[in-house]
Amino acid sequence: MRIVLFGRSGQVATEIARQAEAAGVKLDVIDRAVADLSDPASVAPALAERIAGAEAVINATAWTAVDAAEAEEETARAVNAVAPDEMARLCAKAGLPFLHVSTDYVFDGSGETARDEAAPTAPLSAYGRTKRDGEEAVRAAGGRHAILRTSWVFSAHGANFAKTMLRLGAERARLNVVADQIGGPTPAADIAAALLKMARAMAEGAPGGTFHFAGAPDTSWAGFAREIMARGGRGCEIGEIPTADWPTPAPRPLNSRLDCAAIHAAFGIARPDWRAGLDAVLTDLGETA
Ligand SMILES: NC(=O)C1=CN([C@@H]2O[C@H](COP(=O)(O)OP(=O)(O)OC[C@H]3O[C@@H](n4cnc5c(N)ncnc54)[C@H](OP(=O)(O)O)[C@@H]3O)[C@@H](O)[C@H]2O)C=CC1
Ligand SMILES: Cc1cn([C@H]2C[C@H](O)[C@@H](COP(=O)(O)OP(=O)(O)O[C@H]3O[C@@H](C)C(=O)[C@@H](O)[C@H]3O)O2)c(=O)[nH]c1=O
Repeated sequence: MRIVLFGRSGQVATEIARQAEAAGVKLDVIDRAVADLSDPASVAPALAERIAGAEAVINATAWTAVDAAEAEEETARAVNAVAPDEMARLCAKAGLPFLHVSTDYVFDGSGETARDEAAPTAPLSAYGRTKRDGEEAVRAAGGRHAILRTSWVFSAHGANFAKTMLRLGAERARLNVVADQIGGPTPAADIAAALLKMARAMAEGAPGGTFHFAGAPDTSWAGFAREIMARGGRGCEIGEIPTADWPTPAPRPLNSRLDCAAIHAAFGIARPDWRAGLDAVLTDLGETA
């Protein structure tokens, strides 16, 4: 099957490209050089050239700089909400399934239980607001769509918490990391596999919707950091601190637990163990896992 993919060098986009051939998928990639999504008007001409013969469109792009979005919310909104709105409308018009990725940061993080897809959104940050707006635009476009909400993505590519920890862990004997934000670290490779499976199923007629997908088991950033240090062979000790001791421009949700039952019921996709994903990333980076 042929899929149009927005995004080339991001974590999820890179993993989709790595897996496409083995999944029997021919990709037609629209990268920043073809369509700079800070100008959402660039979406229509790029998609028009590639939509004939495609069976699904996946959007793996986003403004993901959470703190920087506080000062640049309008540009973040263009990329995270207005451009996906354009994509979703064009897909609806063409009758193509549109798969879009979203985040735990659409929630306010209150409570201590896992949220399901029906839980109300209440983002705390500019990034979260723009991602929430993107979700709502995709639903409002009225076409067949899937919104995959995931969390704490890591891979061997681009910038992510795991790579930051490996770098700092090689330089420092001790690091303080927040221990009161809880969520599921998610390997980008597993998100890519989920999206490709969902795209195929939807191209064959499966219904879409909004789905949660996060790695298991839930942990804190400190717990994740400790596992990164151990598996990555870093002797760095992790001190546990509360969020209040790590001030950032954008507030983060404390409870990012996602209930992932619906995606399992609809597509047979189970939560991956992020510790196995971490070993694979270490191997990818040329480190011993
Ligand atoms: N990272 C995370 O922890 C999480 C991510 N998500 C969601 O998962 C999805 C994928 O994220 P991830 O792979 O980590 O993202 P990355 O930050 O690794 O990559 C972002 C991608 O978006 C592209 N992009 C950003 N701005 C523009 C622009 N103006 N025009 C064109 N392309 C642009 C980038 O292109 P370029 O390489 O040219 O900059 C890159 O391909 C996103 O929807 C994100 O919101 C959800 C939860 C957690
Ligand atoms: C580097 C570092 C971070 N932290 C804290 C800050 C923050 O609360 C937490 C995670 O830090 P980061 O800034 O790397 O993570 P952040 O950019 O907030 O990650 C988020 O990205 C977006 C795109 C998402 O959609 C989310 O799911 C989530 O993955 O760890 C420490 O406590 N100590 C440290 O040494």
